[in-house]
Amino acid sequence: MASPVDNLHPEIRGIKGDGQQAEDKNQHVEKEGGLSGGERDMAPVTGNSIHRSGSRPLLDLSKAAIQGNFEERDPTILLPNQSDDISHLALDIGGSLIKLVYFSRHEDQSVDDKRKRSMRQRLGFSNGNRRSYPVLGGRLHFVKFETCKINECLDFIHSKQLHRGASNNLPRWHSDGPTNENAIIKATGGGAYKFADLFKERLGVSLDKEDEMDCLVAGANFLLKAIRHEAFTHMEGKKEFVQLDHNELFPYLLVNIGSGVSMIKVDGDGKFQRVSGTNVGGGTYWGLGRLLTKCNSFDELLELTQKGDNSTIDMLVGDIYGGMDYSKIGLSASTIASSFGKTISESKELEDYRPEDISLSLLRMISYNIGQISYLNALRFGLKRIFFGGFFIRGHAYTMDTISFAVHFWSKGEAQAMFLRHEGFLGALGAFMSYEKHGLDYLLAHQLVERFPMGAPYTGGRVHGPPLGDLNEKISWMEKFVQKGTEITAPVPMAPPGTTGLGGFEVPLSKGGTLRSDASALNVGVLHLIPNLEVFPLLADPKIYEPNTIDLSDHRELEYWFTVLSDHLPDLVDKAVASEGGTDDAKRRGDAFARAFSAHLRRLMEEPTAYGKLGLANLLELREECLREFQFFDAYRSIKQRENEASLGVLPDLLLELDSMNEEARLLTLIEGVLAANIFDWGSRACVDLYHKGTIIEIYKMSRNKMQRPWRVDDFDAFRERMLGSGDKKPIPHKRALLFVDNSGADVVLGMLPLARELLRRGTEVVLIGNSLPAINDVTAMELPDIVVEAAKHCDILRRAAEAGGLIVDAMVNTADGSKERSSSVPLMVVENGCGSPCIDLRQVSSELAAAAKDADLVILEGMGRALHTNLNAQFKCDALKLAMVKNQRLAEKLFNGKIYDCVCKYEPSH
Ligand SMILES: CC(C)(COP(=O)(O)O)[C@@H](O)C(=O)NCCC(=O)O
Ligand SMILES: [Mn+2]
Repeated sequence: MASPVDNLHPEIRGIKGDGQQAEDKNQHVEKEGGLSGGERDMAPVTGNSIHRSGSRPLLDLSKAAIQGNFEERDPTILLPNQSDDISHLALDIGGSLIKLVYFSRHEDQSVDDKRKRSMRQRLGFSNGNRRSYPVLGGRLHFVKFETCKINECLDFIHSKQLHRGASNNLPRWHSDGPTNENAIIKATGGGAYKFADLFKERLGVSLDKEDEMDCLVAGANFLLKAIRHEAFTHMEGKKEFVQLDHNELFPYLLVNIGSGVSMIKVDGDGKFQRVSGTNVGGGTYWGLGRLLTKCNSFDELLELTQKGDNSTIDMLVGDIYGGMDYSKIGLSASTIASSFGKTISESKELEDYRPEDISLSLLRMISYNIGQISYLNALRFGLKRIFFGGFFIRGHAYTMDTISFAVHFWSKGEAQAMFLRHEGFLGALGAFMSYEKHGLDYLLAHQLVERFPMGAPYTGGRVHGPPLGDLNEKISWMEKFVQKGTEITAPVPMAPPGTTGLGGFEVPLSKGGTLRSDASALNVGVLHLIPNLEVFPLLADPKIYEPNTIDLSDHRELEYWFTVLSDHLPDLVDKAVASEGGTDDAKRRGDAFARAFSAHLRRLMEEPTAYGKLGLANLLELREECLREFQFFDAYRSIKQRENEASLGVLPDLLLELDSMNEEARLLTLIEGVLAANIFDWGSRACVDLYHKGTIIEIYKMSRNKMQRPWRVDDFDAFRERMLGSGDKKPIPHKRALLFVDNSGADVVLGMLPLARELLRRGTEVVLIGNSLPAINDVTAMELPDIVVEAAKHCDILRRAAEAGGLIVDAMVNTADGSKERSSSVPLMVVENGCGSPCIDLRQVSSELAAAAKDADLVILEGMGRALHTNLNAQFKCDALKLAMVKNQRLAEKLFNGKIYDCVCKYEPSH
């Protein structure tokens, strides 16, 4: 059917052009016999192309209007009659688990204030580089239920109203109206057929069945392209995330291990071929295992392996060679020569063998076999990368190690076995992707942020009851556990590292009682889709950029930071509760926050890679996110206000003092001032102890008096030369400087603002970059304009620049043609950075900041979080100055062989 949407540019339509669709037709060829993988894989696949079902919702373009400036290149088009209805629920209903992927609309809470509007005009962008349509901000949730508890799943869908208005054009997020008669939910897996009537009966929705193989591939492609720490290797108990180059992703082999196994050669989006399979898969393990061990569930069987010793069952190379390796062909004594082979030479009965050993032998036999066949197929097509997914794997260390060993051994290290964090959700995600209007396929890694809320029952995808909906439920859940004296362990699994031993075939080293998990749990969080995040354009090479300086894969380092953060917790809770008026409700939330954050810490201590690659920045951000989850939005608000006021009180004297100096002395005093004032950091234990010893101004003065060069890292001379030149040579001032400011109070008022003033005085435009959300006592972009306005009362340079930058809007005079009369001064602007953490990952900054960066030739990063924990080693395309006081003894030792309160002034000119 022709529709107005067909005339739109594909980007605006948010759907693929027809040519693209034709190209995307799936090549779906059954080449080999045998039973295939996936829970529905038992039936052979036909050789025909399979088309996605064509339920394409149309855009309602009536009353469409361009928002804002008509002359912009990519203006925002408002579609007032178009609902925000990204189709928002998809299911994969398998034999044992139901996987749900659903989207929740993220209300845009950002304030469109005067600052933002004037900044957009000044920086020449409306919505950043954000596409007008189709991607909306929101969250992608991953939830699962046991299929035998399908009623819980239906209740959950109903309670969240996820089925309402599916595939119609009604706004669904707040809908209280009746369920749409024609509502359709995309679903894959055998249960999409089996339970279709139940869904119709209970929820009034039809299930639109999507091909399982299509879904697996679409899900895998999306994850591999869009999620940074999705794929990992697992060898000898060690998990390592793999950075994939999107341009070199294809072709790869996708091995889906369900009841049977499918091997799919993936050549692109929607381009794949099922090249092989094996009937020896998860069903075989579970079926044989059940018969041989009398276990009642798959997870029980898997759990047995934890205490198993396969050498009592398997014939090892050493058994044949009298304990020796067969080194000539590269086989160690512990390599399995024949699975279950030892049992033939012993006159024992089944009862004489331990179920634990049987389960482990079986698991290794099947995993090894799959690994080997996979490699042979990869070899057939010259593929180097093999991704394994499917319900059989379940993040289980033995399974992954065994598969990896087989691939590594037979390929002599040429091919790589990789696993996916969301492996259990490939099908559901693929079904979700098959709604053709969400535009998710266009999202890139930097527009996705994964968070791990403490929605306990579904954190990590663990199945134990319906996920918790609201805050109150969450708090009650925590309280319940405390009453019962049960420790809340953040709910995800994993055997401890190093359990499988060399080559995956030794007796497990750890005999830990249980497989610390329901073995089917998955380490997945909630995926926040934030379309207006961008990679910071001044990064020298985003591909090699690594924000974290400290590597937390060193366990001692991890332990240290965990202890620090745990020690901080009581004080933080006090501050948070006080910031909310100290009410009973605040205390209850405070308690719950502490428990939730401790649970996360314990979980990560147990398995540091549980939430993806872990750096210190992630831990510090997790703490802020956890506070927000329990509705503490600005724990240090009053402290920040108090310190701002006190510092603004002494600013005039400082400015007078500075103005009495010559250029050179002034520049040094300014840098000293920034370093000295960076001591006001409520995130540092040592500093907080200091604050009891004097007033803000006393501490500031003491800190300034102690500033003695050379600093621990001291590139001041090089910076001075760039700024002031040497001899008669006067350098060209920087055009625009980006100042990543840190803390409120003295830090920004007495440190960074005077430095900004100096740059302005020299004709450099200044952009102050503050956090989008509060983090400890960091100053936010929202708070900065008021601080600047107050400071400007004492300083003409700041006032004129603030006026020119639109920060003092009322002072600007409207001229006859409606445009603002600008003062001749260079502007001072304020921009938000897109994050709410004491650190910053420059791969994900606000589009506002990315736009401001375009004309910048100087970046100044201030503070431990932004210049030391992250970005100390970051390289920029322009000049960069990193300024910080090291307020932690261990960090000072580790990074600079120094001591607490050392200062860092690292200047790196552009190359
Ligand atoms: C949280 C912080 C990164 C903030 O430092 P800032 O960026 O404000 O200089 C820092 O205070 C920190 O690393 N604190 C934890 C360690 C400690 O208490 O020493
Ligand atoms: Mn800070």
